[in-house]
Amino acid sequence: MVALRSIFMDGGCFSRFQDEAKLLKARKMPVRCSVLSAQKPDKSIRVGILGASGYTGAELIRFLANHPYFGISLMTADRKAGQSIGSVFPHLITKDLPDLVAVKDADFSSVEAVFCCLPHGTTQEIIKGLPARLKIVDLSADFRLRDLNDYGEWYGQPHKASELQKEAVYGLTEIYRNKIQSARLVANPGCYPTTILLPLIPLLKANLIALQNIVIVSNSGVSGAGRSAKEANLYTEISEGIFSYGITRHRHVPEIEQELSDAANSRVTVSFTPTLMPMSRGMQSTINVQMAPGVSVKDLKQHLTGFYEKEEFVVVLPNDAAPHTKYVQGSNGCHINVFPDRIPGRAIIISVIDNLVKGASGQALQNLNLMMGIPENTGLSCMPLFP
Ligand SMILES: NC(=O)C1=CN([C@@H]2O[C@H](COP(=O)(O)OP(=O)(O)OC[C@H]3O[C@@H](n4cnc5c(N)ncnc54)[C@H](OP(=O)(O)O)[C@@H]3O)[C@@H](O)[C@H]2O)C=CC1
Ligand SMILES: CC(=O)N[C@@H](CCC(=O)OP(=O)(O)O)C(=O)O
Repeated sequence: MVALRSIFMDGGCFSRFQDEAKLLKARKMPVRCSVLSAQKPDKSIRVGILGASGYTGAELIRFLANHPYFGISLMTADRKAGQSIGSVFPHLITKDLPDLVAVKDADFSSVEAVFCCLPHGTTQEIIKGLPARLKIVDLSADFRLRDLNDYGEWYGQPHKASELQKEAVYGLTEIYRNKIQSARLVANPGCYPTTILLPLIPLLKANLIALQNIVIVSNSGVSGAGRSAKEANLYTEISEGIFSYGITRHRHVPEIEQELSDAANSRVTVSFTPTLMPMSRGMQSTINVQMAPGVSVKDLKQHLTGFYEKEEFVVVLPNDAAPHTKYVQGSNGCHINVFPDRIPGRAIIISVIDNLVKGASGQALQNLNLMMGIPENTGLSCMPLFP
């Protein structure tokens, strides 16, 4: 099976390697991998996944399986430490991967970078103990808020790694690409914030919408709560019904307001209501905004279309279709569209992502690609899963 897989990879990936080599040269980026001159993926950049037995960890394993340069040398778990990945995730049983170890037993000597897929609160202490040479993409919320008082207030505990926080770069790739390239520690955005910030940041930067009266209702698939959230995941309690939670106070509010206020260069506040949907994955945000005087829905759409024109993953739909979670499922895509509200002067923006991909592991890989000096779409150009 291993032999068959490598024959497939040799044939399927070679032309992409050549394209990537050209891209690297065109962008004057360092050519990191000997694979560029060879015919086989060499996976010479060794990476670790902390929290590989969770949903975002599993999603990273899926994407890294087809990544020509990144190979997995280390995977950790907590309750499942000591098990093989195939016993935790039977869909990965054929993968030749290291067994899961506890973080305290992990050997970091062979890895250059880690994805940290651990619960917030736990993550900061663990990252503090990692070798300083490691590049880190943290999927948790621990390094996203610059104001540590905000962290204490919204996460209910004092931050324990304030020095590291200063170093962290917020990893919304399309907006902070330049900073991410030279970062050592990237704070990957939350899934809700990703759907909200991608459309709103360009509009606020261009003064096209008002800073207040932004009303957001978001819908999330159940995998957003993680694999550990057993009770919330019970079929009997999730299927055939929907409910909102974190009403008036969800921990993503300070993250959203921090980034929107930066974009507007002034304080922005939002109304945000998340809702749990009876589906495994997918996320949709409906964002109702007040347009600036003299601005039309057409202006908003034109601006967003131009802003994301050259982006592979963020697509402003060219027609009047409502973005659908099914059309980005399993992919790193974000689909956005803009509609007129019946209330004059207001517009409705809808954006969708797969919470586990652009909302977590896909964006994390996009960021690590950049940090390692390779094309940011490497390993991520798969089509959505449909139907
Ligand atoms: N799910 C999503 O859509 C998104 C998640 N995120 C964030 O990414 C992170 C990972 O999420 P997700 O994969 O869904 O979570 P899961 O609950 O599915 O997985 C959590 C992982 O962390 C491990 N773990 C739990 N507690 C500890 C501990 N004390 N020490 C070491 N390891 C521990 C678990 O190991 P074990 O299973 O062995 O107990 C498991 O591998 C979280 O911070 C989450 O908020 C961000 C964006 C979207
Ligand atoms: C459905 C669900 O429970 N979603 C999670 C958010 C998803 C997520 O993982 O956010 P972080 O990256 O900030 O942890 C929640 O509402 O807390």
